[in-house]
Amino acid sequence: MKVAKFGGTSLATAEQIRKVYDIIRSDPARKIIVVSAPGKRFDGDIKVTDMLIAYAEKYLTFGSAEQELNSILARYIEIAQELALSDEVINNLTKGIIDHLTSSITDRNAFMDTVKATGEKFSAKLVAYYLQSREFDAIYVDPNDAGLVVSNKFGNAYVLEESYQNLNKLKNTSKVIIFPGFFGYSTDGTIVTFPRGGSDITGAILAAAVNAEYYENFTDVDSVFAVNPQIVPNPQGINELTYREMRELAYAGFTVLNDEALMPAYRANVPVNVKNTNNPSAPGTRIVISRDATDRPIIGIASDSGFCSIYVSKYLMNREIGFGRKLLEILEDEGLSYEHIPSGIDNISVILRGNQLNPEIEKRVINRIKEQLNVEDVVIERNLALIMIVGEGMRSTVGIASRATEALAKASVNIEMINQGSSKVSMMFGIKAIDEEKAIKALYFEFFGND
Ligand SMILES: Nc1ncnc2c1ncn2[C@@H]1O[C@H](COP(=O)(O)OP(=O)(O)O)[C@@H](O)[C@H]1O
Ligand SMILES: N[C@@H](CC(=O)OP(=O)(O)O)C(=O)O
Repeated sequence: MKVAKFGGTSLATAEQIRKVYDIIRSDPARKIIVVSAPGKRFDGDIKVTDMLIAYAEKYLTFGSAEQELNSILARYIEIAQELALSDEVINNLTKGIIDHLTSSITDRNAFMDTVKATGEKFSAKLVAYYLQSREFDAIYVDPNDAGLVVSNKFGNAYVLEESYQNLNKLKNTSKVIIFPGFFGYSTDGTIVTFPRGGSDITGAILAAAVNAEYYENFTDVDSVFAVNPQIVPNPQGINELTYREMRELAYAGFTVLNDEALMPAYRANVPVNVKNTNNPSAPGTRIVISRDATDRPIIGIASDSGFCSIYVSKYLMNREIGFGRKLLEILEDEGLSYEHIPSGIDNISVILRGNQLNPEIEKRVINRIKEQLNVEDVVIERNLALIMIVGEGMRSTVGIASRATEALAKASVNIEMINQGSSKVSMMFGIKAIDEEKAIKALYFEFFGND
């Protein structure tokens, strides 16, 4: 049995959904299909999930958002009409969407998640209706009925262990199951969504639960590329990479797969295959436990911006027992999560996502660090980008760091910090966000330019 997840780009139009149907029909092993909400139809278009978020924000402020609601309905109605679904089916979908989007507001975050989940829920219903209209034996299955139980952290759910046993029962299905991605239900029956891009996580959970022979992740590119194709045109494709490599790259900016989707598949030893809905015969990229890294020490280069660093210096910090803990305790108190902590003898930097720090929190954090830790200096630097070069072969190859730093120097990129991951499959460079594109191009040319 295979679990196949189709991303928003594969469900954006009626034409795309017809391709999805052909792909499902072409392989009887594809028994569980996970779908996202309709995505972008063209460059500059808006994903349905983003339309839903805008709708919810306006509805929560003004009590109605008629125009936004109509635009969302129009996306589904247009697809359904082009797929020649009956008026009865279209009315059903429309009524269901309106009911969800105007449900009572008990809690703002709960309302937001119910609205966001509407995108996936009705995308899955639409696909199931279409398959049924083609006499295909398919059925919509709701995460609530299947037992996909998640934590109650709105917008940031994680799966609860009991889900795996519940979802295992789906493997006995005779029909093809169409399952909405991106959300589950908390133990009290409330809809809670995963982080953005979370339909990938739903697919991985289902693949692990039913012990699938493959988790296929269908998107709009022929493979995972060695670098973001929006930065370097026509980059090299990757045939095979390990879970560890993909997790690092996804975390660091390869948006093609959500980084949290790797762990469930890895734990259940289900290989992942990233494939293209627009070119399904291409082999795609396989994500596996191990690979031969001798001829390719570096597999990919990823980057992400929007980071900031809290630089703290104090003479003899190295001898002060508990300094790091006290510093992190202040961040914990303020509800801040951190990404990296490069440190020296008398100084330490904490790297965080900048959107967590509003001016009020920033001021409080600086004051608390100064007063409670008695330090000489605290400086917050914003607008940083982190670049990650990743590869299983890095451990056993001499000179990777020097090649990378030389390439960055030649491109006149100043390195603010360097961190070699403890896993030794990645090396991180902190630079000014303004240099991100220049740095990525320089590193890509250095490590892949001659291939
Ligand atoms: N290294 C990479 N390899 C492939 N695609 C990448 C990479 N980095 C970023 N992307 C982007 O990820 C996109 C696919 O992800 P996404 O837009 O979420 O698709 P879907 O809607 O199918 O989930 C690609 O179109 C590409 O622009
Ligand atoms: N629709 C959700 C979940 C998702 O995974 O979407 P996609 O498969 O289009 O990245 C989002 O936009 O975050």
